[in-house]
Amino acid sequence: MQVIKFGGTSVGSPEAILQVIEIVAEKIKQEPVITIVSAFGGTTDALLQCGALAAGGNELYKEQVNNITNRHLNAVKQLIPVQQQSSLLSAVKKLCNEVEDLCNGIFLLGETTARTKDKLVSYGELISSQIINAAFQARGVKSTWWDSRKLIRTNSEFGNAVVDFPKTGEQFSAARKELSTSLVLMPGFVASDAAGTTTTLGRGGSDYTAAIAAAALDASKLEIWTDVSGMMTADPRWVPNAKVIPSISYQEAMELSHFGAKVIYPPTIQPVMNKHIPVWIKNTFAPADPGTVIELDGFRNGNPVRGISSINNLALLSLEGSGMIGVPGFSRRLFEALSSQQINVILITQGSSEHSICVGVDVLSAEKAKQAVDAAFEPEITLQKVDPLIVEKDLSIVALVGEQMKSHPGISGKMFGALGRNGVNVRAIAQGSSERNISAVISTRDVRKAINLLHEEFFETTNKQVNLFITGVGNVGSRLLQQLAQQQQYLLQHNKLQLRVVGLANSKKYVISEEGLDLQNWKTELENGSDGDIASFTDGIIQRNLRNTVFVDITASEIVARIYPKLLEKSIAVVACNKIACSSPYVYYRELKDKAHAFNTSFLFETNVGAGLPIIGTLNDLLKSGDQVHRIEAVLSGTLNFVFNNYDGSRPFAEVVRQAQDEGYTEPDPRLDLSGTDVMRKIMILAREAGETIEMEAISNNSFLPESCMKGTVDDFYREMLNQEAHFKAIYDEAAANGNKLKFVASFNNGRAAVGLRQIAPGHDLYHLYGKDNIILFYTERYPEQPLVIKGAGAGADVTASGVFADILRATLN
Ligand SMILES: NC(=O)C1=CN([C@@H]2O[C@H](COP(=O)(O)OP(=O)(O)OC[C@H]3O[C@@H](n4cnc5c(N)ncnc54)[C@H](O)[C@@H]3O)[C@@H](O)[C@H]2O)C=CC1
Ligand SMILES: N[C@@H](CC=O)C(=O)O
Repeated sequence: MQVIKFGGTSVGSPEAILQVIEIVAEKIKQEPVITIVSAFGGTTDALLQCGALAAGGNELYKEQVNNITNRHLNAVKQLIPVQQQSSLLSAVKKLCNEVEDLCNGIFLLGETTARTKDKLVSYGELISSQIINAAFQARGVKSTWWDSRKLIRTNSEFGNAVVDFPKTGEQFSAARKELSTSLVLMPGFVASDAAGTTTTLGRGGSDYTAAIAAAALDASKLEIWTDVSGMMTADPRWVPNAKVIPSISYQEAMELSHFGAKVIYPPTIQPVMNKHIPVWIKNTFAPADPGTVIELDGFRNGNPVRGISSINNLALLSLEGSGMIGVPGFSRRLFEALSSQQINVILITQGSSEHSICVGVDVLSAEKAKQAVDAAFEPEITLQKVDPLIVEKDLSIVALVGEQMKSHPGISGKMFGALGRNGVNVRAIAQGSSERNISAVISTRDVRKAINLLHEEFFETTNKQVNLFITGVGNVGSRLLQQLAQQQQYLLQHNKLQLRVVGLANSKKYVISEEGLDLQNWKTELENGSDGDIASFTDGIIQRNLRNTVFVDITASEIVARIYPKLLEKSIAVVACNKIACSSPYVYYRELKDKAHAFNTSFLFETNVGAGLPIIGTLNDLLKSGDQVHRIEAVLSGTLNFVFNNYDGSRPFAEVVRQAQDEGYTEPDPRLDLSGTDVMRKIMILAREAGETIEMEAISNNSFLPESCMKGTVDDFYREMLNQEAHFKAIYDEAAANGNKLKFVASFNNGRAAVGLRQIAPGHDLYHLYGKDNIILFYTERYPEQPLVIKGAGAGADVTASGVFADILRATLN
């Protein structure tokens, strides 16, 4: 014999009921079936509303009763052939009249009791089960209707009655002896006390009815048919990647269902667990889906975490005080105060210092709890031995559940690491010695982010979602978007990385789409975006509070560079090819690095020096492995190298500079390159990375650019360079006459940095440096004579974009 239960949505319409009939008809070919049904979806609430309206003296209850009656009569008309309808129609009408009589009584009294409410709501299941029973019979399936009130005995705690299992067992055995059909229909949720008065088993109680029946009849299995395809690794409304759990233990299912996985009513597990009866969760609307089996020892798939769950609307109550240390009885008094007000404690934590006890309760009970606890500890509060109860709201619990977690060290480390890296502050932690559940109390605004993060962390088959906010879509920025678009699919397939551009901004507009922007169409999306500056964009980023967020600065803007601390403080990684932040006064550079460290996130700027060349990373690797930098010699300007490689006096110097700008090597303002400022910034950043507290003013610059070129606008700059052609030609001719090449060289030696134009003779390490290439020579403790050399294209949109891309990937691996 097997027991099958169908919930409210599974019997929510005549079409759904036909599906139920089809499923059960197949089952009874194998073995007898006890079918338990809920009320038609929404009926229990509608009945309660009738009672509430009537008790409040509102005659609208009559209309509501009418609606309920019509819904059920219509179901009869659709499910039963006309010639067989009349007796069922009158039976249903009679039950609906009883509902109306009951409501009339409530209306006259102007009040309702728990007992009356139980009677009222019981009609939902009583009527639905009789209609479905008749629908089977109308299709030639012989069936018996069992009245659950005559089988399940409870005490008289109306609304949430406690089952008398021995008596219930006896009543089921007696009914079984008389059973002559292979199908039984039973209403879920309802029962009766010793006096025969109707009771109910609590909301969701139809699951419980089914479990009680399965246990009483020693069923081979229990199936709970609902509108989802099983218990899932996380709530699919929050986590689109959530997966059905094929097999789970009773204990794990209880933990998960307690924590909001509403697929099964928690008390359901106990009776079947005691008898080792497997429970299947199946989907009425997708019967072929395998579903979840809950059994003694859930199948082990190697993942110690079975699911992730959450509880919202939590308040944290903290009782603190020096008077509590070492004094027995404080916790007893705290819990007595809470229980005297029927306040359910959801979570408890106490540090070994015994200086505070912290409990989590439903937020609706928080004020009541405060009054009760403050009253209970009034003497100690007056003597300042204990503080008045601290109540914090807007909190939630996220929990990892898994039977196998106990034999796996490192799970909580992984859990809290993932939360910490994403700026999710953990307010309290609870883990029982069973290690089946690790709970963290966090702010409710972080719940969605936290559940998704944990899901990515523990269900490795899912992809890691990375959310990019990019500001600056010029030369380099637009190339980065192209590279991202090209690579998205590859990263998803090969690295399980779902890299999405969620926000884009230029200096006037921004667009944010949580679903990710269409990278083939980003220009239009940005044009149609909102008006706003970097401040609005940043607010939008922080407010979205998405997991694995990376902010990418591809501007040359000081205002943007000033925004980083605000983002880092939210554990949002910052990737910058904008050099302004790192070449600002040292304190700001330091602040950013420290903030990134303190908030467990990344601040990466590899492209600040040498564009896509791995210069800063290599320097850091040298230092981390214990090497020391003695000297750096480098050509760090792609623009200047290009200009001096291409200028020979045959065409104006200004024209060659223009070409460098057109080819995308210069800064947005090319005067920064020509004046040597860009190179000063770069050598300073390297010196700082090497541990030097150095400022721009300390760097000497042997500039070749006449001061007159730096006056006025960029157009004036180009004009003045034409005027100064003879100056540039003279510099070139002198070097050529010596057989040398011109290179703008940066050096760092003994704590001093300098930049300037030098003639480089053939045979020198810097001589063979073509196009827009950069070269860098690190002389270190381990590379004292033959330097470590990095050489290659040091400017250009493509190489810079790819350096930014690499930093983004590094930030996601943090
Ligand atoms: N071109 C290269 O080879 C390299 C460039 N870089 C750096 O890359 C950055 C960008 O360079 P390009 O793309 O060539 O410049 P660009 O001028 O082509 O693009 C910069 C973009 O930033 C936008 N922008 C300016 N202020 C803004 C603000 N407040 N908010 C939002 N957007 C703003 C501008 O509208 C423009 O679209 C610069 O900081 C540069 O130093 C770094 C390494 C190499
Ligand atoms: N303008 C810069 C670009 C890279 O930082 C250069 O020319 O090197």
